[in-house]
Amino acid sequence: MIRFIDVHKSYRVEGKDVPALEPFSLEIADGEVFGIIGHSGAGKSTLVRLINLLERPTGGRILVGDTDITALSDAPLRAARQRIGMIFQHFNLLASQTVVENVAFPLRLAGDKDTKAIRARADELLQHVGLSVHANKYPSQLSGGQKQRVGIARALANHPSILLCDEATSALDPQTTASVLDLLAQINRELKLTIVLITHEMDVVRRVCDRVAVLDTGRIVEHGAVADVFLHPKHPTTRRFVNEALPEEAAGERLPYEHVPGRIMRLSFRGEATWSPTLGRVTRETGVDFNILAGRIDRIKDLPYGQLTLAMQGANVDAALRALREAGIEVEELAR
Ligand SMILES: Nc1ncnc2c1ncn2[C@@H]1O[C@H](COP(=O)(O)OP(=O)(O)OP(=O)(O)O)[C@@H](O)[C@H]1O
Repeated sequence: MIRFIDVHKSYRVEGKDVPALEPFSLEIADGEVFGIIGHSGAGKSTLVRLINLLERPTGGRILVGDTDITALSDAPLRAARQRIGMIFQHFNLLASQTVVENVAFPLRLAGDKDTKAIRARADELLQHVGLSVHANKYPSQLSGGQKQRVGIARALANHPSILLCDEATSALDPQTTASVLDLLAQINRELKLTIVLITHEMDVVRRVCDRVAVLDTGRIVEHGAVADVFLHPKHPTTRRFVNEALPEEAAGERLPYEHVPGRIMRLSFRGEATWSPTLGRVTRETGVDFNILAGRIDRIKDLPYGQLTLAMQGANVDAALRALREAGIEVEELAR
């Protein structure tokens, strides 16, 4: 568990304290993938850098497991940091060292002198991220996705329990982003480590995160399970992020409904409900007519979900809505 307790952070700029993070408390559970989403300057990097004390909080306490890392002296802090890996947007690899030397670097830094054991561990890590054949290349000879895989292998070298990802896919094309996110999800599953991931894209959150916090100018404006935040965003900033992740035609709210007859409803299906023909059954039984205005079926991490925007007409719309809710479908009225 990572716990932020009444933490806040200001930077000293030209003799003045400028707040970067307003006081907040937050818990990140062991083994979860936790997303932090926000626009540029919202405070995302500051927040994750507090976890390994690359930045010190101005106030409050940060517990990693049972240890208050803000109270540690240098030597135990160095040891605690070895259990926290980090990957970066621009990979931060050593250009003059080969791939395998880059991966071995943190092992040497940790004081390991057994060169054979170091090489064996680095080879094992490279195999894990699918880069064994590139072991003796230099970073400049790799693609962006391959460089990030080296970054991931290096971050895992000392068997961390936490992996911090600072915009790890922002410099990558969509296909490479998907493969790096798949690798992170696999690592999370297999090694059971906690991943804290910063991004400015809701789609990244949707694909890999279990929970998410939305940051807006230094404040956490919303946080919760990704399915809840994604399907029912409350804060305007969250809504904007969600809408950016949806294709134009599926972001129902943006369509003009003034001239569409009927009540405009948005139905959200999760899990098994996504595959059952409940809407057909309920409308048949209640005699309600509907017209589909927008819709999508997709996944939030491993959870299938569907969203439909409908215009519903007939005498029994309220009864139909009740029956839909009873069948586990979430129903929101967008316009009447
Ligand atoms: N070392 C620093 N000194 C002074 N101000 C800083 C420092 N680092 C960050 N800031 C300021 O703190 C605020 C939050 O910055 P931070 O880098 O955490 O945001 P971010 O959400 O990660 O942004 P980006 O997505 O652009 O990286 C910004 O206003 C930034 O200018």
